Amino acid sequence: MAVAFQPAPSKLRVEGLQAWYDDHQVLKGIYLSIRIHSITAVIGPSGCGKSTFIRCLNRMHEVVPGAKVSGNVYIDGEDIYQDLSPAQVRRRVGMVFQTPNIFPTLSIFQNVVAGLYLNGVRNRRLLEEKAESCLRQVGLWDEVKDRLHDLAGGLSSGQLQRVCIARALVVEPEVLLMDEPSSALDPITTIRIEGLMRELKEKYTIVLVTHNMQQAARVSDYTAFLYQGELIEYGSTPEVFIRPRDRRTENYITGRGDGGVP
Ligand SMILES: Nc1ncnc2c1ncn2[C@@H]1O[C@H](COP(=O)(O)OP(=O)(O)OP(=O)(O)O)[C@@H](O)[C@H]1O
Repeated sequence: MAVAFQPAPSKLRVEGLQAWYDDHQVLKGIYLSIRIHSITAVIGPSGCGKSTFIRCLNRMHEVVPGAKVSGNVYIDGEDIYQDLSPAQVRRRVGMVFQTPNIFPTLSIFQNVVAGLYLNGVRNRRLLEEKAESCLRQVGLWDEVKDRLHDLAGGLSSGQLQRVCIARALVVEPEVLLMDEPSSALDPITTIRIEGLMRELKEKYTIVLVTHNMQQAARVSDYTAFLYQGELIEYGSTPEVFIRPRDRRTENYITGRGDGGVP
């Protein structure tokens, strides 16, 4: 007997999200549910608003001078703009950027536990346990356990990105936003980071911005296609890649232009 496809429950719910930089409206009313314990890829041509979109999911957009946001984003039913402070949101919704943004003058250990340290945790044993557990989660423990107190700057770019992921995990977020986390990495390291994302989704909910269509198809469960600040299509990744409903999605994923209908 065929089993009907059941989407997972939502972790984040986005309703009527609009965003601006001064007078420039970048997001034009997005409605979307991000499913729990899944990877949602956000794809679309350069400048369509992907980074702005995910930055609205942890209240990073409002940090930019002149930036505005309206609409609602709920995490487990709580409105991140009405019910929670930016600090509470960012603890629950972590972020990893395209370029590993380590603190070069801090050690590997200090980089990983920075989020806890900044929140006042000073218990050395606890910090050491957390660092080990997060470095194990990102598959880096064996590579760095003998040089935890060396400067992080000496690591390879793939290792640095995994340090950044470990640093995001140390505060035990529920959602991980990843903005092109492997675009600066070589193909083998990229595959490794993708494997890591698959492992992490068992525990976290992941939203991944990527320009790489193969990556979106390989790693994500759901795909959202943005075009000029609008959500054009959203569905399970096989659905979006094999049977896109909109010509603009089809044009974009097949590489026939930026998604605009010729
Ligand atoms: N800090 C900023 N100040 C002013 N405008 C901005 C700022 N950041 C982004 N924008 C503008 O907002 C629009 C959307 O940018 P955003 O970075 O969200 O798009 P994107 O889809 O992530 O692009 P890319 O794929 O090139 O990274 C673009 O027109 C961009 O120029």
